[in-house]
Amino acid sequence: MIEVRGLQVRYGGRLVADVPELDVGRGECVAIVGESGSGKSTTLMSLLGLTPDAEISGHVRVCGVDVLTAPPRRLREIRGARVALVMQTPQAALSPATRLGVLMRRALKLHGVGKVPSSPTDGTSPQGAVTHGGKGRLDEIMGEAVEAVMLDREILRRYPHEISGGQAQRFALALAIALGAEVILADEPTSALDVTVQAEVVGVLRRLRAERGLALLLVSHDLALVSTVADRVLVMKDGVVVESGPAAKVLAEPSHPYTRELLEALP
Ligand SMILES: Nc1ncnc2c1ncn2[C@@H]1O[C@H](COP(=O)(O)OP(=O)(O)OP(=O)(O)O)[C@@H](O)[C@H]1O
Repeated sequence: MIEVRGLQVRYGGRLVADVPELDVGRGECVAIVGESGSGKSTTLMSLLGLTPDAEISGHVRVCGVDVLTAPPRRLREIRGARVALVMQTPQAALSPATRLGVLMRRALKLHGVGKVPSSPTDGTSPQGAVTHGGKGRLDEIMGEAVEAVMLDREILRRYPHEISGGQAQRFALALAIALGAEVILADEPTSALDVTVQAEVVGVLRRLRAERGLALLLVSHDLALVSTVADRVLVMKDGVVVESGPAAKVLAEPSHPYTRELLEALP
């Protein structure tokens, strides 16, 4: 689902991310760890072509799209629908005066979710046209998505300020599922949450990988989180990948002094 080779991202000539190789397959979770400024977010954003001011080179393929060479139309096909971006504080992106169900329905309609081919024999629309599958169909998709992230359907009637940070993060994941995401790019998804709520979100991420085969690329400075969800880990420092490998091995037997430093800093 994600294939990166020789990615280099520069701002004003300064190399801020140098990633020789990064692969995430269906049902896998890979984590990028490192301190602030190490190039984690830049790497993540470059997978969606969202580093407009950067000079960027290498090969980046996401859901079959060559991100660095694809025309804007091809990028729009994967952004938001097939590849979902989950940020640290999703509440900030939710319109405060709109109920969550209305927000979700709008997003689904915008991406054409719930449309079904109209019958070629009903005489009312040309063959091959599509029509919305109706309110019932969208309700079903929305209800199923919120339940998949362990939320009650009732949450769709609430306003953004009426939900907690952990619920907001799970709602963001539900939106990704309803849109049919195959890849989730998550940038510090639990950093703004307290410990018990973090565990809920982590539980949901694990379920989504296992039950729906989602590919997950996680950016985090939280090694405890990484050890519970990631198969493989890349450790970045000053834009460079200093160590990578299976998460269990890297975290148990770090070979680079910087990884050891990160582990020693754990509470
Ligand atoms: N638009 C930009 N223009 C210039 N420099 C940038 C831009 N975006 C990021 N950088 C620089 O690139 C480097 C890497 O930043 P990045 O945000 O990728 O690090 P990070 O590891 O994700 O850190 P954090 O956890 O704080 O987000 C930093 O030195 C940052 O200042």
